[in-house]
Amino acid sequence: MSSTWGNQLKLSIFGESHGKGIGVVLDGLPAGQSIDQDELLVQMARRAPGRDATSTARKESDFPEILSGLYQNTTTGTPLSAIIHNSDTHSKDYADLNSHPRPGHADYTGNVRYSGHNDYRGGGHFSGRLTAPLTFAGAVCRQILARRGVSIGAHLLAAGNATDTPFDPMGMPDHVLSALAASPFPTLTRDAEQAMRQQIENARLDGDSVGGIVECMATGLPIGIGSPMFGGVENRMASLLFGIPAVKGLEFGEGFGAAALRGSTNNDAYVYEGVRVRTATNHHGGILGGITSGMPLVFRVAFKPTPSIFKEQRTVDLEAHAEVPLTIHGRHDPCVAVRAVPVVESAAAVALLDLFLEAYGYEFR
Ligand SMILES: Cc1cc2nc3c(=O)[nH]c(=O)nc-3n(C[C@H](O)[C@H](O)[C@H](O)COP(=O)(O)O)c2cc1C
Ligand SMILES: C=C(O[C@@H]1CC(C(=O)O)=C[C@@H](OP(=O)(O)O)[C@H]1O)C(=O)O
Repeated sequence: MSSTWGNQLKLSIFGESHGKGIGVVLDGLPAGQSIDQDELLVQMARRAPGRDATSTARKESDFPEILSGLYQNTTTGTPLSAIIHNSDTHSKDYADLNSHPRPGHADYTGNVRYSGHNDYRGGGHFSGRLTAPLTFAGAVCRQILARRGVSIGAHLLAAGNATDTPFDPMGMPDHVLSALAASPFPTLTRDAEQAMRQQIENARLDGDSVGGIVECMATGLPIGIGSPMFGGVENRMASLLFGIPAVKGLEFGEGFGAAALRGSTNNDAYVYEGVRVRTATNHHGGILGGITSGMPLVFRVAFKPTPSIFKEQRTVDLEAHAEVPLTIHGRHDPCVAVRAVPVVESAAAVALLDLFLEAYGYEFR
C-alpha cells in the first residue's frame, strides 16, 4: 500500500492527475480540534498550479470538498476525508507517451510495474498533482500543532545556480516564517528571488528546466519526541518527504557538510537557559538519536529539474521496438521546487503530528 502512510495518524492519498479527482483520508486525528477552513484554502492556494511563468499553466481551483470528519469546524476524531476535482486536463498531450516514455518521468517504470494498466495521462498517480491532497492534510495538522506552539516554515534555498541566505539554525522568528508563507515566491532576500526567477525564466525560454532546494524549519518542538533506530524523527520525515515527486535528496542539520567537519566543530555544546537545557549551536538540526532535542528542526530537500522539457530528447517506441526522438507538448513547471515549498512544510506537519500522537496518545487534547 504505497499511498498509505503513518502510525497513529493514517494518511491515504488517492487519484490520478487526469481522472475525476484526487483526494485524501486522514484517520486518527484527535477529536475536538477546531479547524479554520479559510486557512486551509490559503495553504491550498500556495501550492496550486496556474500562477505565473514559474509554474505550469494548468489552472485548477484546488478547492478541497470535505466529506467527513469535520463537524461545526471541529474534528470529530473519525476519518477526515476530502476530494479535489480535476478540471483543466489536456489528455491529448499524453496520447503518445505510454508507448514513448518521457525520460526522467515515471511513464516507463509505471508501465512495467502495472503491466501497462496505469493511467499515464498527466503522469497519473505519479503526478505532482497528488501533492494537493498532501498539502490539505498538512494544512490540517499544522493548525493542530500551531496551537501547541509549533511553527513550521520554509523557503526556496536554491533554484538552478541561484541561492538564498540559509536559515539561522538557532531559529527563525515566527514573523519571518509567516512572511515567507505569505509570499508566492518565498525567499529571505529580494535579490535571491530575482536571481532565481531569472534562472527559471532562462531555462523555460530554452525549453528546459532547473532543480532547486527547499529549506524547512520547525520551531517550538518539545524535547524527547521520536525513537531510536527505525522510529527516528529523520526516518519518519524522510519516508513522507521522499513521497513528494522529484525529491532526490534530504539532509538534516549540517547534513552532508558534517562529513567535512571535525567533531570539535560539529558537536553542539550543552548550556542552561534558566532551567532548560539547550545547545549553544545547532549542527545537529534538532534531532539526536532520532529524538528531538528541543532545538529547531532544520532540513533541506533537493528537487531534481522537471523531467518534462520541450527540447527534443531520445526515447524508445515500445511498440515498434525502436529508438526514436521525442518532443513533449503540454504545460509543465519549469522548476517544481517553487510550488513544492508548502508541500514540504505539509509533509513535515503530518510527520510531526504523527510523532506527537505517538508520544502523547489519548492525553493529546
Ligand atoms: C509540485 C510539483 C509539480 C510538478 N510538476 C511537474 C511538471 O509540470 N512536469 C513534470 O514532468 N514533472 C513535474 N513534477 C515532477 C514529477 O511528478 C516527477 O518527477 C515524476 O513523477 C517522477 O518521479 P520522481 O522524479 O520522484 O522519480 C512535479 C512535482 C511536484 C512536487
Ligand atoms: C496539475 C498539477 O501539476 C502538474 C504536475 C505534472 C507532473 O507530471 O507532475 C505535470 C503537469 O500536468 P498536466 O500536463 O496535466 O498539466 C502539471 O500541470 C498540480 O500540481 O496540481
